[in-house]
Amino acid sequence: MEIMKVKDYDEMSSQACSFIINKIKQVQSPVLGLATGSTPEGLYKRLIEKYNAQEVTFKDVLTFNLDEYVGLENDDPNSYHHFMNEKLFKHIDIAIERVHVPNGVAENLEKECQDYEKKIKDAEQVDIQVLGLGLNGHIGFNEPGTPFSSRTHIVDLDQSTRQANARFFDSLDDVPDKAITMGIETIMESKEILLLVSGANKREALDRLLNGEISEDFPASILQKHSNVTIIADEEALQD
Ligand SMILES: N[C@@H]1[C@@H](O)[C@H](O)[C@@H](COP(=O)(O)O)O[C@@H]1O
Repeated sequence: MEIMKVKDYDEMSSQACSFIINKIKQVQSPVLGLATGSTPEGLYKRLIEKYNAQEVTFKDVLTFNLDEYVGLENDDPNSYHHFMNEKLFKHIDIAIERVHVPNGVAENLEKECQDYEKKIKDAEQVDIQVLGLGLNGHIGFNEPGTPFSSRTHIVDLDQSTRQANARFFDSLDDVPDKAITMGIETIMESKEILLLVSGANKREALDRLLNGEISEDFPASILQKHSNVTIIADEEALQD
């Protein structure tokens, strides 16, 4: 794992932006795995700036998002569909048929998971997967205890995850208790992983990821086994 220590959230976001833009320029039809949450927002903001400055085009890019809440319509302000449209997609030149976010209101959720896997397989491989880090070590919405062999599936969200994400909702009761997420094996099949970590509240989780044992009790620990991971972490998140 390559660890890049940066000063703060802003520097993390601009380093991540350069990283992604380099990848887009290197690869002919780049496949990006994207994440939601507060962590990658700065990255998306900078990508939009670079697009506006005509330094990058997204017309050949294909994207797959990690996860989506079950039961939220695509236009619900708290759905990850809405998040991605507002924070990135609607501001850049990516064709809507080239972006993929799991459908949390599909009639048949099991089939949606299988179809999502198939779409990723048809794209061959994710070139670079952006990840954030959950306080309990979740990646995507793979909560502690999720088998490392998991593929895209439906999860019951931990109470702690619902609490952590309640800040986006009117109340804790409004936070869905289920989600669709790419599985851990699905994530591990990406050619390259870019993990972004910022803030003192993530320090313990990052320390466990880097120095703890590899265990399904802490899903992000599996990243120790991936051959091409870059972690961009700020000073507050990364202990000396
Ligand atoms: N499902 C998302 C994850 O993809 C995200 O990486 C993580 C951290 O979120 P944040 O970046 O807001 O701290 O939790 C959320 O629940």
